Amino acid sequence: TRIAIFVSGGGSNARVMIDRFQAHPEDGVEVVLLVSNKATAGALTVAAERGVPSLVVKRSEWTAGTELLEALEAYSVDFIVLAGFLWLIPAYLVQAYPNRIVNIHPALLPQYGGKGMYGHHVHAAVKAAGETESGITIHYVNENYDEGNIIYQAAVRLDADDTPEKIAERVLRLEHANYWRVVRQLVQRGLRPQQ
Ligand SMILES: N[C@@H]1O[C@H](COP(=O)(O)O)[C@@H](O)[C@H]1O
Repeated sequence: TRIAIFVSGGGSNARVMIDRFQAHPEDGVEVVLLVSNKATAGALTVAAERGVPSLVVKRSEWTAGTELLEALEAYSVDFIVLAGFLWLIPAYLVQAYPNRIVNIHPALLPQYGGKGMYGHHVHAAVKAAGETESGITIHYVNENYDEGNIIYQAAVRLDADDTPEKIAERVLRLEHANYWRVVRQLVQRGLRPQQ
C-alpha cells in the first residue's frame, strides 16, 4: 500500500514511520510522498535524507485542489497519513479518499480537540485542567477538525508536577510507538474500517 504523509512541522512521526516501513518491506506499506504546507518544515529534510519525494503546497493550490489530486494520482497514493498537519482537510480530498485519511491527535479525544487545539496548546490545556492522564487518538479524517471516527487510543499517566513540555514528551513517545503500528494494521486489514 502506497501512502503519503502530510506534515507542517519537524516530522518526528514521519521519520519514525519512514524508517520503520523502509526497514520492514514485509509490513506492506511504502511511503511514496511527503506533502507539506510549509516550505520550512523540518520534515522535508527528513524525507530528502531518506529518498522520499516531497511536495510543498501553497494555499491557492490547496483550495483549488487540482494539482494536489494530480500529484497524489501520479504517485498512485492509496492512503493519506496526517502527522502534525495543521490545515483543515477540504471536502474534495475527503471525497477522493473515503476512510483513507487518518490523523493523530496528541490528546484523548473528544476532549482537547478542535480548531486551534494543536501542539503545546493541547498540553497546556490538559495541564490547566489538572488531568491525571493524557494520551493519543488516531482517527479517520472528515471535514471537521478531530471529529472523525476513532480508530485507536492510548493513555499515559501524568505526574502532578509535569509541565506541558513534559506532557508533550510523554505523549510524543506514545505517538512514535503506536502510529506506524496502527497504520500497518489498517493496511493489513485492507483499509476497511472496523465493523
Ligand atoms: N498533531 C500533532 O503534531 C505533532 C507533530 O509532531 P512531529 O511529527 O512533526 O514531530 C504531534 O504531537 C502530533 O500529535
